[in-house]
Amino acid sequence: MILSIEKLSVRSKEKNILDNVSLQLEKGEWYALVGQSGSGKSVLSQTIGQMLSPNLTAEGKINFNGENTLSLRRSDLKRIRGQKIAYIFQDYQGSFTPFRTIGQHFQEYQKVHGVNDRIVRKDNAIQALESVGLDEKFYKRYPFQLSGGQLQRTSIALSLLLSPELVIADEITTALDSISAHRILQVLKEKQQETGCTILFITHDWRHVRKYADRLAVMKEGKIVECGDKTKVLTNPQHEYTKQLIAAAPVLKASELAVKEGVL
Ligand SMILES: Nc1ncnc2c1ncn2[C@@H]1O[C@H](COP(=O)(O)OP(=O)(O)OP(=O)(O)O)[C@@H](O)[C@H]1O
Repeated sequence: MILSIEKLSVRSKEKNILDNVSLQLEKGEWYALVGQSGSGKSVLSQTIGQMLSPNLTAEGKINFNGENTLSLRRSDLKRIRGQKIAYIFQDYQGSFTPFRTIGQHFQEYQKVHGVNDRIVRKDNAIQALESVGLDEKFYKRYPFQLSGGQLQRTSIALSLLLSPELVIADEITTALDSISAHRILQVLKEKQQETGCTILFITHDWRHVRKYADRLAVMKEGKIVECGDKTKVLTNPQHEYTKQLIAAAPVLKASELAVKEGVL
């Protein structure tokens, strides 16, 4: 097991946002976290890397490779973030500074994490860009000269550059058309197979859950209401809320899935 979240609660002054959440991720799996807007998925993902807003407080344990990330000091967090746990966000445009080239972003990211040789940093960057299907010329481009899909590929390359063990992908395809979204997830899948990293995949899209996830958890109002093996949950959901969510996803009727998976 790479990540074990135990009895995690997150509160603001006004309300409980996460309520006694427990979740375990196995090494190398693709774990989907599904739930309606506002159910607490992003807050959960931010808590893992201690990235919560200062007005929120967390209680419980988040065991990542034997360390409780909730009690890590700033210097330990620096060691873990990027190198062990990486984030890819929905708002990839916000992850890039407009008047700095893609190359400068790669240079800076590695410098912060202790890669001291500029030439090595450039070689790493070009290799990483190529690994997500972007050639050397993108190194000198500015973010606004890339399409949405190309920029999201770049943010995947950047996030995976230091070979993190856990990648938290928070609605990374929401801003993309469906073909670009599919390409992005294929890239992520290939990178996962290549590096063996674990993926916590936050999404609204049940098609992506069906295609990529190994296991999943369903969140409602800050609680996990159901979790388990993907095929099992999709073909035989136990909780009323899961049934409603699946029924509301037009392309994914349980019976169709069962036929496709050979269950029926
Ligand atoms: N810093 C904050 N202070 C107070 N409330 C917050 C804060 N951040 C998030 N919340 C609240 O916590 C709840 C869960 O938010 P969160 O962003 O985790 O939902 P989500 O499931 O990721 O939604 P979406 O799918 O729309 O991204 C929401 O009601 C949100 O308004």
